[in-house]
Amino acid sequence: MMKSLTFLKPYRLTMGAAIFFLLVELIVELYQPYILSKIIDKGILNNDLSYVTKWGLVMLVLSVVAFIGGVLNTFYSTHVSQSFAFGLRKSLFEKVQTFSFTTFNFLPTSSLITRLTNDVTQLQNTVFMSLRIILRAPLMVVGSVVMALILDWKLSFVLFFILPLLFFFLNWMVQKGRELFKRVQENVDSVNSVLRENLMGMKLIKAFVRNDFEDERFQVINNNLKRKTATALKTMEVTMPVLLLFMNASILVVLWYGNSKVHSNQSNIGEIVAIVNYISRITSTFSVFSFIIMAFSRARASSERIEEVLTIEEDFIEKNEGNKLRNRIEGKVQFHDVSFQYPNTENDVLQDISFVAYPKTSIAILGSTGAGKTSLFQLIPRLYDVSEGTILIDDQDIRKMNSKELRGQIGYVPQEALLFTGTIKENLLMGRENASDEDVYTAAKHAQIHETILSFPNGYESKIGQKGVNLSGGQKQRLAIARALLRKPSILLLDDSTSALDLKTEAKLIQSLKEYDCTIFIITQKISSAINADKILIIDDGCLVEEGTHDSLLESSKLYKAIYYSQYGREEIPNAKGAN
Ligand SMILES: Nc1ncnc2c1ncn2[C@@H]1O[C@H](COP(=O)(O)OP(=O)(O)OP(=O)(O)O)[C@@H](O)[C@H]1O
Repeated sequence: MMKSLTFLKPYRLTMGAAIFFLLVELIVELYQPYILSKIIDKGILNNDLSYVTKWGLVMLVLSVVAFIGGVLNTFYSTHVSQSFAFGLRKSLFEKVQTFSFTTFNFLPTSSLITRLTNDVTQLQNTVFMSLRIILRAPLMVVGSVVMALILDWKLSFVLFFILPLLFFFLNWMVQKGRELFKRVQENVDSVNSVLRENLMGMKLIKAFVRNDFEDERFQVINNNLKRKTATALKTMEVTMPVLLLFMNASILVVLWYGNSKVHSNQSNIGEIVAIVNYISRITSTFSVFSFIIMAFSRARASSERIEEVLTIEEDFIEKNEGNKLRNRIEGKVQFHDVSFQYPNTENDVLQDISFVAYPKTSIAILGSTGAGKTSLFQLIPRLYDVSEGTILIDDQDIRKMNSKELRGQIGYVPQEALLFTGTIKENLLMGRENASDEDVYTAAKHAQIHETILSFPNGYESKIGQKGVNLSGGQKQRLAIARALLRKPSILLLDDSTSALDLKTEAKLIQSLKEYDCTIFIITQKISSAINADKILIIDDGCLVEEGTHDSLLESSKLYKAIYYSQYGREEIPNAKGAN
C-alpha cells in the first residue's frame, strides 16, 4: 500500500487543509453536547431564559462553523482524491507502455484493464473517505471519551468496559473483512475478463451459436460474484446490531447509575444527557468502522494489484540501452541457429533456424498454421529476444542494438490489422508523424487503398469505427500496410497481411512494394504471394524445412509441390513469371 500512497505526496498541503477543516468540524461537534448539558443544568432547570438564549445562539453559530468546515473538507478531499487517481492512472498507463511482450504474457489484458480502472477508483474512493470520514471516526471516539470523562469520570466508567469489547469486536471484523473482500475482488476480475471476451468476440459467438453456452458461463461467474459479495456484506452487517446492543446496554447503565447520583446531588441531569449523547456518538462511530474496514480491505487488495504493475522490472529489451544506429539499416537479415521459446513455456516454437535475406530482396514464408511463422517475425523487431542463436541485421547482433531505433526502421503489419480510434489520416500518420500529405497519399496508393479512401464522404478525414466508416477486412489490411509503408522502412514484415485481398489487387500491391528500398518478408498461405519472391522459406513445426526460389522448390521440394498443386491444380506448372 505504501507505494500507492506515495502518489499523495504532491498534495500534502491540500490534504493538510482538508484535515484542518475536518478538525474544525469535529471540535465544534464535540463541544455541542457539553454546551447542551450547561443549557439544561444552568438554563432550563434554573428557569434562566437569557442563559438558554445566549448559549442557544452559541450552539447555532457553532453549527454554522461545523457546516462550513464540513463543506471545505469535502472540497479539498475531492480535489486530493481526484488528483491522486489521475496521477496513479497516468503512471500505470506509462508503465504498461514500457512492458515487453514477455510481461504481457504474465499479465493478461483483462486484468490490466481492471487494475487501471476499478482498482484505481477503489483507491480514489478510499482516499476521499479517509479525508472525509475515516480520519474523523477515531478522533470522534477519542474526543467523545475525553469529553465524557471531563464531564463526570465516575458516570463515564462504563466506557472502560465497553471500549475494549468494541476494539476486540473490531479486530475480528478487520481480519474477516480482509479475507472476504479479497475474494470479492478476484471474482470481479473474472467477471471483467469474461465480459471483455464476450464483447470483443460477439460476432464469433453469434456465428457459432454459442450464446447459450456463454450465457451459462457468465451466469456461473456472476453468481459467484453475487455470493461472495453477499457473504462479505452480510458479515459486515452484523456490526450494526452488535453495536446497538453495546450502546443501549451502556446507556442503561449510565441512566441507572446517574439516577442515584442525581438523587444524592452528586450529578446533574444535563451531564447525564451529555454523557448519553457522547456514548451514542462513540458507538455510532464504531458502526462507521465496519464501513471503513470494507473500504480498507478492498483498497488493500486493489493497491496490491496496482503495485504489482508498478513494481514490474522494465524488461531489458524495452530499456533501449543498446547501440544507437548511426545510419539507415541496409536490410541484410541473418538468422544463425535461432531457437525460441515463449516465456513460461517448455517447448521451443522455433528450432535451429538459419537463413540469410539480402538487402532489398523479398522473402516469402510459407507453412501450416502454428508452424512458428509469426513467432519468427516477432524476433526481428525484438518484440521477443531469441532463446538461442543470433539474429544479425547488417552483420550486427540485434541484441546489441537500441530496440526503439531498430523498430523505427522496421514496418510491421501484424496478422490482425488493428486500427485506432481517430481518422484514417491519423491512423496512417502513426507510421511517421511528420509525413507530408503527399507522402500519405503515395503510401495509400501503393497499398492500393487511396481510391477507396477518396470514395468515403470525408476522405482521409473519415473517422474509423462506430460513428465513422466501417471498413472491410481487406480495407483494414491495406490501411495497415499503408501505415507501415509511410515509415519508409528498411525491413518490411507483412504477416499474412494480404490474405483478404483478391489476386489482382494483391499482385498490384506486391508490384508497388518494389518501389520501396527495403527487404520484404511476407508470411503467406498463398502461392500467388510467394511466387515472385527472391527466396521462399517453408517452416514446419518450428523448423526451416525448405529454402529456395519458386522454380527450384517446384523441382526439388515435395512439400512445396503439394502446396502448389493444392492451389493451382496438377496441369499447370508455370515458372515464376507465368503464374502471376
Ligand atoms: N504468446 C505466446 N505464448 C506461448 N505460446 C505461443 C504464444 N504465441 C504463440 N504461441 C505458440 O507458438 C506456436 C507458433 O505460433 P505462431 O503464431 O508463430 O504460428 P504461425 O505459424 O504464425 O501460425 P498462423 O499461421 O496460424 O498464424 C504455436 O504453437 C502457438 O501456440
